[in-house]
Amino acid sequence: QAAKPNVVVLATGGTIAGAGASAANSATYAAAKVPVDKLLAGLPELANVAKVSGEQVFQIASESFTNEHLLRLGQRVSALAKQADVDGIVITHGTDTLEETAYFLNLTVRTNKPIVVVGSMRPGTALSADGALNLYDAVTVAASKDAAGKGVLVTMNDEIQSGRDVSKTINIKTEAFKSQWGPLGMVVEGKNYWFRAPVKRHTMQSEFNIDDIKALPAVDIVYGYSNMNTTGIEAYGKAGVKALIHAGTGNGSVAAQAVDSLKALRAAGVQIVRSARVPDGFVLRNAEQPDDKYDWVVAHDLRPQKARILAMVALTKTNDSKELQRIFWEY
Ligand SMILES: NC(=O)CC[C@H](N)C(=O)O
Repeated sequence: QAAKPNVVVLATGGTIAGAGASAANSATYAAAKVPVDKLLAGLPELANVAKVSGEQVFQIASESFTNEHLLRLGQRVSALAKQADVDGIVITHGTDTLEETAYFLNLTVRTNKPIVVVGSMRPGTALSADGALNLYDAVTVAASKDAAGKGVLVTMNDEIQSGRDVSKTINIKTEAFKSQWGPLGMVVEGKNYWFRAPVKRHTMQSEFNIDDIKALPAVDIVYGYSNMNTTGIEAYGKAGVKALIHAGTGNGSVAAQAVDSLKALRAAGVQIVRSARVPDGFVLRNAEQPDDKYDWVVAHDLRPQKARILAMVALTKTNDSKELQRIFWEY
């Protein structure tokens, strides 16, 4: 029998490492409690799929992830991916910002080896806990040759999703992670079934490399709504942001009073990225606002929180708005 592939599980916390007071607590519990060794010991079925080792990188709820956490995690994933004795990497993560970390790794880790980010909606102590199967699925995908070169993946609820496209869409229920473009495939009983592949640049075809990124620039998000005031935009400008993501209404529309504030920020050198607060669809250049005239960038189909990740990564290489727009089309 051939030796099983080597998979490293990097644990960062979240509900998948959560514990509640009783089995009825599916929503009230403490996240980031169970250490990775205990998580792995509780799942002896993993040995059928791979030779698994665990490493506790952080033990936090994912809403508290900072840029420093992203950089440290990315550097560790990159170092492991270079090791000949590592075939795939799994990252256990809280679900709240899982999509941001997955996209960050997708943009910056130069490898074809499978990288899978996974979480759970219920703690392991709850009835119908989903973490064990999600983790088993993640290790299955990370151990598979057929998962190579597909970018960073997310396994939740039996589906294999692209880390670029996927978002958390509901805060209760296990079918929380969706993409408007659909999952790439499914993982069932330790086997992958693929139906599509990503077309955007990622990992091995990326022009970005975590090994060269020492810090990420300040990029923040302002939310559009009726009767919007411009206090937030101006405060971010004063705080010295390098780019501001506008989470606009509808097709990325911008309130008249906010247009003036954003134009003033752009004139002061801040990059303006026009995205939309609606969950699906995409923002068209020069529709709703004259992006060419204002020298703004549009976020394509990226949600504001993903546009922030790409803007930070892109700004480590260029501050040219045309280049930024090219990057937003390509990644
Ligand atoms: N389901 C979860 O993982 C949410 C728990 C926590 N808020 C986190 O993101 O880490």
